[in-house]
Amino acid sequence: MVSTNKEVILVDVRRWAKILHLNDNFDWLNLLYLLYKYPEFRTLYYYRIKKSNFIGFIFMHIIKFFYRECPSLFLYCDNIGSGLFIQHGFSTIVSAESIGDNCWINQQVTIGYSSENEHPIIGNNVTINAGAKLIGKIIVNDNVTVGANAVVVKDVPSNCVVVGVPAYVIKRDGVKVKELLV
Ligand SMILES: CC(=O)SCCNC(=O)CCNC(=O)[C@H](O)C(C)(C)COP(=O)(O)OP(=O)(O)OC[C@H]1O[C@@H](n2cnc3c(N)ncnc32)[C@H](O)[C@@H]1OP(=O)(O)O
Repeated sequence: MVSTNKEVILVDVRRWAKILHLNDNFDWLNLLYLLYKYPEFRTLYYYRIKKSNFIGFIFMHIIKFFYRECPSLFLYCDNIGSGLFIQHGFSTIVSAESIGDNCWINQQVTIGYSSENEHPIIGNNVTINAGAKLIGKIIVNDNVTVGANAVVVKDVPSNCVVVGVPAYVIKRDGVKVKELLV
């Protein structure tokens, strides 16, 4: 758990660097490289900066002019934990109540509401694969993997892999199962 925005950004940079096999001795260089090369990282970085202070807010608008955000990636969530990795962030909208640390989100993912105040809560170390939809007032607990194109409309217990429409559990604690979500 990290507290300041600067620490959160550092965790983001280190996680992205690890996943993308960058040299992890150079945080500053990695930050600049990620900002230059990955629009998904830019969107996340601007999200962090916007939440810091007024100067950060102005700074964000200036650099945003030169280095654009990922055009169809939307982070509408007040509380996103550190170390979020976004792979191919096109057509992805994240409208969760909160997201824990070290999550992973792929392209064409929708995390959204079923009615105005009913948004998902996502735990730590949750991976949401391509095309998955997580809808409504559900809790996706820690260490869950949501399979490509799954539609999740019920709570998911921790340490599970879920797939399908509607989603069901295919692995729990690494063991193959076939269980409905309740
Ligand atoms: C450009 C790019 O490439 S971006 C990256 C795109 N890739 C992704 O998003 C990866 C998505 N990965 C998945 O969906 C994976 O299948 C996972 C993570 C959900 C599951 O992986 P594993 O735990 O290895 O499961 P495994 O392959 O053993 O499959 C277990 C069972 O679930 C089924 N299954 C696996 N994934 C899915 C899925 N997304 N939807 C429906 N069924 C699925 C399998 O057919 C298998 O069924 P069976 O037991 O009847 O044979």
